[in-house]
Amino acid sequence: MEQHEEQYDIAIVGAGPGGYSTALRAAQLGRRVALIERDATLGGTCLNRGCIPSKALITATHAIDTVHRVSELGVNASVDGIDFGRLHDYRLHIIDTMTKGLAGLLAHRGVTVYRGEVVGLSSVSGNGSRDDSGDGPRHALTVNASPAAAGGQVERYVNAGVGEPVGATVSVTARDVVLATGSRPRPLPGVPFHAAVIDSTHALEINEFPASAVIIGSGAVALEFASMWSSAGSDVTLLIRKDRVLSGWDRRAGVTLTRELKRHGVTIITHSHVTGIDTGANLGATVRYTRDGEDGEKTVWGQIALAAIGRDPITDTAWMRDSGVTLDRAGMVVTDELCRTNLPGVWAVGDITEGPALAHRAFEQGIVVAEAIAGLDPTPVDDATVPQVVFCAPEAASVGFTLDQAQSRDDLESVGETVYPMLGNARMLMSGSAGSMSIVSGAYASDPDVPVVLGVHIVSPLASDLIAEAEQLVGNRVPLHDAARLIHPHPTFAETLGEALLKADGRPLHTR
Ligand SMILES: Cc1cc2nc3c(=O)[nH]c(=O)nc-3n(C[C@H](O)[C@H](O)[C@H](O)COP(=O)(O)OP(=O)(O)OC[C@H]3O[C@@H](n4cnc5c(N)ncnc54)[C@H](O)[C@@H]3O)c2cc1C
Ligand SMILES: NC(=O)c1ccc[n+]([C@@H]2O[C@H](COP(=O)([O-])OP(=O)(O)OC[C@H]3O[C@@H](n4cnc5c(N)ncnc54)[C@H](O)[C@@H]3O)[C@@H](O)[C@H]2O)c1
Repeated sequence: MEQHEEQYDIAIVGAGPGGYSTALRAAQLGRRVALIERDATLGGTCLNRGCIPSKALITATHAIDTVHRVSELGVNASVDGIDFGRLHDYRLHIIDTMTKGLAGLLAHRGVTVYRGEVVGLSSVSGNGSRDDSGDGPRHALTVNASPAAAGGQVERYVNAGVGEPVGATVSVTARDVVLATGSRPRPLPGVPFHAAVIDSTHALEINEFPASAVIIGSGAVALEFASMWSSAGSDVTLLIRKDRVLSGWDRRAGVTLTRELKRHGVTIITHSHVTGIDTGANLGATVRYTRDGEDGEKTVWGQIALAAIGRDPITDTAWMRDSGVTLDRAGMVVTDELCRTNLPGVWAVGDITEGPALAHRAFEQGIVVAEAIAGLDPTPVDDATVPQVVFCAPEAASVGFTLDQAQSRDDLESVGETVYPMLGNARMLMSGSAGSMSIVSGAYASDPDVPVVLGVHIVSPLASDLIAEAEQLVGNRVPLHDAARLIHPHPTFAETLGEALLKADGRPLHTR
């Protein structure tokens, strides 16, 4: 029998970055919030099988890179091996600390967490009809015990870590519902994940780094694993469809990173198209592919093959379909700029919405939704100014328009690109890494006399941190002249942006 739970102002499906940020902000604004998650721990893909575990492993392999080059600096050290047991414990410790910290914060804010799986969403009103009037609940979520839950009960957590069984099925009602069900790895067409053909979740959990790997794709997942495994000594082959990695990014960044990954020991097969993968128990993966302009099928073998060709939204469920929420052809929930769906009082955030599938974008969408529900007037997320980072070695980071994008827009004038030679910077020189930086500038037609920074594209160590300053400039449309006036501490990697801004403003200092 279905148990009726308390009524909430807001009920959220999924406790990844989109769902939990909505919950945190809504609770801060005084709303009664229920956050429903089927996994045993909170944090979604990001904390459990995405951003955080991948960066924990990358932290280890960055250390290997550092040891490998210290002899150049007169320091004698060597990598004697990797203790995978300890590395495994380190990754789990980081995940555990972050997920428990999140549970504690949610409890502190007064968010009620349900561990269970949402299997139904229906619209209700006081008299049971579909109605958008009044202050009462407009929606009911049916929550079943998570398939893996001990005791077959939905658990309610008011205090972090202390769950109370509340029935095999419960109904949670709320005036507003936020869908934040996230995404899952996309398999190669006709090649399901099986045996040695793995996805990123599996790749993070394997006991030891593979001796050899074939990675298919040239986005963030492919490049982070290629860089990580190659630093640890794996023989990595990257199969990419275009002439360079990150082909949707600024051209110079993609070309520079392709060159640097090759220098790092990654074999990159460009213009290639996977036609199939042959696997067998313990036999690894033979990846078959063709190359543009070349005859016949070729093969490359790896102990594993990692398919990293994107992710699919988790919206292909009967309950989501039956709810009447509109999906596009790719299965993304269709929303307006404030993340409202076609159903009154139903919102969607994160990877199930069209746009960059990134944790920090989902955080901001969650804040916007919570504030909109609270009757504030939040500024919608501008996808064009969401920074993107790939944590390979060296890192790549980008915000705003590429040159091509800016040149194709009617609302921009005097668009130009400034390229800064990164090795003019002392810290870059000391890092032993090459890199690139380009700034795209131009003026909005509405203010043609004031050039602003429209985009910044970086490949360098610490690019993930440098991009935050660039985002402030691009997102706030800071006039180029004002941006170039501000000083940067010396000697830092951040000076590369300062120098590039001076050059873009027509007065280069340490460069021609
Ligand atoms: C390997 C990897 C590395 C990444 N690294 C980065 C990075 O460095 N930086 C970055 O910004 N992004 C990174 N990402 C992307 C980032 O993880 C996602 O963009 C982010 O997690 C999306 O948040 P979300 O809330 O939309 O969904 P998710 O984090 O996927 O969370 C959705 C949650 O909903 C739950 N759920 C689904 N259906 C139901 C249901 N019916 N009932 C109850 N619960 C349900 C799921 O269990 C899940 O916990 C990475 C992704 C991967 C795979
Ligand atoms: N550092 C980060 O922020 C980070 C790290 C990892 C993942 N993520 C996010 O997770 C999501 C998934 O990452 P991803 O790298 O799998 O996806 P992605 O969309 O970033 O890249 C997919 C890549 O696969 C290629 N591709 C697509 N279909 C293909 C096919 N049939 N054969 C060969 N190549 C094909 C595409 O050209 C693209 O280069 C992305 O949204 C990404 O932004 C972010």
